[in-house]
Formats: sequence, structure tokens, C-alpha cells
Amino acid sequence: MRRVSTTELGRYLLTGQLNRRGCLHIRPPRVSAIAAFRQTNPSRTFSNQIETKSTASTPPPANVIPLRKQLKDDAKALKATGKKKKKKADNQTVPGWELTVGIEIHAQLNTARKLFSPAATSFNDKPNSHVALFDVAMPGSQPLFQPETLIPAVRAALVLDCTIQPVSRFDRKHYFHWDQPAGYQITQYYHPFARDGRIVLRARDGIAPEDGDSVEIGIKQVQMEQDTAKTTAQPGDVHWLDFNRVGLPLVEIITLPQIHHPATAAALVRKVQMLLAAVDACVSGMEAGGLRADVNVSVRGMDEGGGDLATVPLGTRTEIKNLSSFKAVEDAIIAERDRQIAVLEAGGVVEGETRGWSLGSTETRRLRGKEGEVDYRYMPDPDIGPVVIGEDLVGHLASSLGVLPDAEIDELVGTYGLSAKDALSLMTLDDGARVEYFYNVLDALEDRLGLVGDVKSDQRHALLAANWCLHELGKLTELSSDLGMTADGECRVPSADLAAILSHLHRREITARVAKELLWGVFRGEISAGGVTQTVDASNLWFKELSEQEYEELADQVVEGEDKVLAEFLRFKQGKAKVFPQGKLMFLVGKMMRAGTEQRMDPASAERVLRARLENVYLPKEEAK
Ligand SMILES: Nc1ncnc2c1ncn2[C@@H]1O[C@H](COP(=O)(O)OP(=O)(O)OP(=O)(O)O)[C@@H](O)[C@H]1O
Ligand SMILES: [Mg+2]
Ligand SMILES: [Mg+2]
Repeated sequence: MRRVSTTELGRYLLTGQLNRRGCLHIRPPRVSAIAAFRQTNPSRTFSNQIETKSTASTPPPANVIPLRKQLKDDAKALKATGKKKKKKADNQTVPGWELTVGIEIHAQLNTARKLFSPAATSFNDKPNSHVALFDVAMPGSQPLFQPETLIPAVRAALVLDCTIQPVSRFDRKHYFHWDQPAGYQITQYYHPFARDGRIVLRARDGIAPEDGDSVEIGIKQVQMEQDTAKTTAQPGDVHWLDFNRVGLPLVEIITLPQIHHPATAAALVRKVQMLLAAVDACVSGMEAGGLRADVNVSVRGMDEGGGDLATVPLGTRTEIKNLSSFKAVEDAIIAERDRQIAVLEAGGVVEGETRGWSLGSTETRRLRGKEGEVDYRYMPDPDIGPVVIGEDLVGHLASSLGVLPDAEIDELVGTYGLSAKDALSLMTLDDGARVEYFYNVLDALEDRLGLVGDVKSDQRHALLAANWCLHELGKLTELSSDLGMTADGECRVPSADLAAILSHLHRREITARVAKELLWGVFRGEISAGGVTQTVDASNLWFKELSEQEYEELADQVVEGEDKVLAEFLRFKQGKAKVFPQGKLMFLVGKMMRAGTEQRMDPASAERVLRARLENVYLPKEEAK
């Protein structure tokens, strides 16, 4: 890490990327790039982060409910209504009807300053401590466009395959609400900075099975706009307003109405989040409140137009605003689709409306009639000149996007042996920070195992690290509070400590059970950072495995009196049973594990010895013929 001067800053704005804390950094090389980097840089320092004097700090906004809590509340509410959750496969289509969805995604851009004022972007700082006069519409204040906000915006548009417009403009969209002091939002309505993109979703992204192997959804446009102030409701109809958020730069990504299944809509939002995170365009994901989605829903009857939908116009859309989880996107669409179908089947008409959705509910609710173009009284903002984006900037940013999620998943699957589902989870969890944590753990683990420069030969250690970063760490959050994961991939269990635990486990120096206890110890703060090995030493937790002979003695002991079980193995050996009785073998292994000293036994060794005894000792050779 090093500090840069202001003159260097301009250079790094173009060569580097803005990291999630609003500081500048060059995206660390990852996956394949990491391997190549290691070969040429044996010291393997990835500390290519460059700090600015920005006061910007890490999200999340304080009042956002963590996703896991949302899901739990969701499940509870569902249980309370006594309704059973339908399986995905059941609820993606309704016979006789076609669903159409278009999505608007608002993402907070990763910048150090607001869109039209030099006030710092901040999330955890004291409320109302980063507010310029313009942000609260003081009479006489003027917008000062901050060109650096274009960098993450253009990156976002490029990763969505959009065409960047050489000239774009800002417009005023009028509405009156306490969170918008000017009485209008500055957005790009007539001339957005990017148009005509596309996003390809594959089966592994979690699209509905009805969409087959992959589906392409068009992006109509991407526009820059201002965020509103943050409102926190207090008892007694009191609302607190934090103007730190007002004027933060957002991109609004608008898809074409080309989505026809609820799961595909959720997959699209998840993929947009992954893509924006991959190019560091976005501050944080849905879990932390940096990404919000509005879904527009309509339905068409299949029998209209005699079954040829091409001639039938789309149904009237309703819009469900402010969805803050992938699950909410899918559930709200299903509920709204079913509501519209019920209205139409009863002979009614669907009204254009803005509707709301609460977590755990099963119905959308009307908020207001849909505002139209006229209501907003759009007009070009007379105080802001056109934005001119040069081809050189676009070319440079396009060539420095880094490793994109599809390639990264391929790498996690192909090189490290993860399943596609696990790779996707790893990349999505904690708004993308979990995979950073995995790379940190992997780095430290390879250091400990001395695997520098030889990363391709055997990837068992990588798979071990991935499983623990995903599943064992996941168990901690199920039972306790937050992991405290930060955007650069560190949490309450420092990556170096998990690597220490895994290095001992990988070398079979401790058992899996001890490894899990150590993980809990670090998580609860009972083991100090860097103290894993000392704890194993001090508590005498090293794995002193039984000798081959001791295993054999235990095996003989547990097989005693198990004639019926032995008979089953014999039937298999004699070809009378087609399937090896693995269940029975594991039953005997379990017995062995209980009979012996657990800290000195490895189930894999117990199984190996038992198999050998079965083969060579317990089953009579002559009868096997
Ligand atoms: N009949 C329809 N059914 C479903 N979706 C539709 C339909 N018509 C348009 N859409 C989708 O509605 C969205 C419209 O978003 P857009 O931002 O252009 O307008 P808006 O919702 O009026 O604006 P805002 O909500 O920002 O004030 C797009 O995603 C589009 O694909
Ligand atoms: Mg919109
Ligand atoms: Mg809208």
C-alpha cells in the first residue's frame, strides 16, 4: 500500500479501479491470472491497493436487514400462514398465460464523491456529516458534475455489453418527497449514457428450467442519476433523514420486457450484481443495500390472438418497487402474476400501478397509480452541460475489465474442482466478499503448504479451502450472528487462521472434529489471531493416529458377533448381490469409531483397514469361489 499524490490520482483513475471503499486500487489478478502472477513474482504480494485521502468508508447502511435474517423471517411468516412452499418447478408457469417482466436495477456507484457535489460518499459516518449546499438544494447552489463518477458507470455499462453514447445529458424528474430536497431528481431520461446492451444467463446461473441452457435478455439503457436521502422511521410518525446519501451516484439499468419466468428474473439480478462487483463498479450488493430492483410485471392470455402471441400487445404492467433480495424478486413476481391472472379471469382489468412487497408476505399491495411521463414533468436540466465520453476512455476501460464472473466460475469449477452450484454460491455470498476471502485463505494455505508455483498439480487443498469457506463458515452464521465479512475478504475468522487450521487438517495433523472446534474457537474469540498452532500444542490436540495393528485389533473387536452383516458381504463376494453393502461397512466403521479413542482415529483409515480385513481375513477364501 502506498499513498499517491493528486497528480498520480488522475493517472490511476484511468489505469486503476475504484474499490468498494471508494479508494482507488488496481484490481488484483485472480484465478488464472494469479497463477501466472505467482510464477513471475515469487514474493507474491498482492498489495497493489492505492489509498486516496477519501473519507469514504465501507457500507453497509446501518438499517439494512441481513439477507439470512430476511430468509429466516420469510420462512417463519410462511409457516405462520400455514401455506406450503411450492417447488420452483411448479410455479414458473401458469397454463394458458404468459408472464412478461422487465427490471430496473439501481446500483450505487463506487466513487469517492457525489454525482454533483464534491461531498464524500459515506455510509457509516455520522448522519448529515457529508452534505454540500447543493445536496440540500440551498438557493443559489449549483451542480458540479464529478467526472470521476463516469469511470465505474462506464465499466458497469461495458460489462453489460452496452454501447456507450458519445454525448449524453441530464434531465430533471419532478416529484415531491422529503427525501429529495430539490423537488426533482437529476437523471438521464432523454439521452442516457449507454444503450442496447445484453446479458446472457446460463442454466448454472439459476434460470427457470423452461428457459433451457441459456437465455439472452436485452438491456434497453443504463442511465446515471442521484440517490435520495435515507429515511429511518421512528416511533410516533417521526422520520429521521440522513442527507449523506442524497446525491450519491447511481446507475439505473433497465432491461427490455423479455423475461418470462420468475426464477430467471432473480437470476438476472444476481448476475448483474456479480458483474458489477467483478468490475468494481458497485459499492455493495443487495444484502448491504447497494443494489435495489424494481420489477415490472404483466401477463397475456395464450388464447388471445388465436394462440399467436406475436400479434398480441403486452398486458398492462404494474411495478413493484424497492426489492432488496433475489428471493423477494422471484416471490413478488409470482404473487403479482397470480394476482393479475385472478383479476383478468374474474373479468376485471389490470390497472397500471406502483405496488409494494414486504418480506415474507404472499401478496403485493397497491401503493399508488403508476406515475406517467406527464406526472414527472421531465425537462433537460438547464444547469448541467452535456457529458462527452471519449472513445479513448471507453477503449481503455473496456480493455481493463479484468476477470468476469463466467470465466471465474469456469476456473473455480475447472481448476479447483468445485461444483457449479458451489462456485456460484461462493461468488454471490456476502455480496461477493466470500470469494475474496476464499482467495485469501487459499493464498495463505498454499504458503503454509509450500505450494508456490505449483498450483495446477493437485487441487485437493483448494477444494478443502472452498468447502470450508462455504459450508463450515456457513454453519457459523446459522448458529451465531454475523461473520463480519468485509469487502476485501476478511472476517471474524482471519483468513490466516483458517489457513492454519486447514494446513494441519490437510496434512492429517488434526482431525476434522478438532479443526471444527478450532474454527469455533477463533470465531468466538477464544483463540487469539495467529494462535491456532499454539492452541493445538497447548491443548495437545495433535492427531496421533492409531497404528495399523491397533486399527486391526479394533476392527476384529467390532466384527465379533456381526455374523449377519458378514453374510451380506459374502453374498456380494459370491456374486449373489449386485451392490456392495456400503451402508453395512459404514455401520461397522461407526462402531469402530465409537469403540476407539476418537482423537486418534480417522474414519478413512478405519474404513480402509476394515475393507482389507473383510477381503483377507473375515470372508473365507474357499467360499468366495
Ligand atoms: N408490458 C410490460 N410488461 C412488463 N414489463 C414492461 C412492460 N412494458 C415495459 N416494461 C418494463 O418496464 C420497465 C420500464 O422502466 P423505465 O425506467 O423505462 O420506466 P418507468 O418504470 O416508468 O420509470 P421509473 O420507475 O424509473 O419512474 C422496463 O424494464 C421495461 O422492460
Ligand atoms: Mg425507471
Ligand atoms: Mg420503473
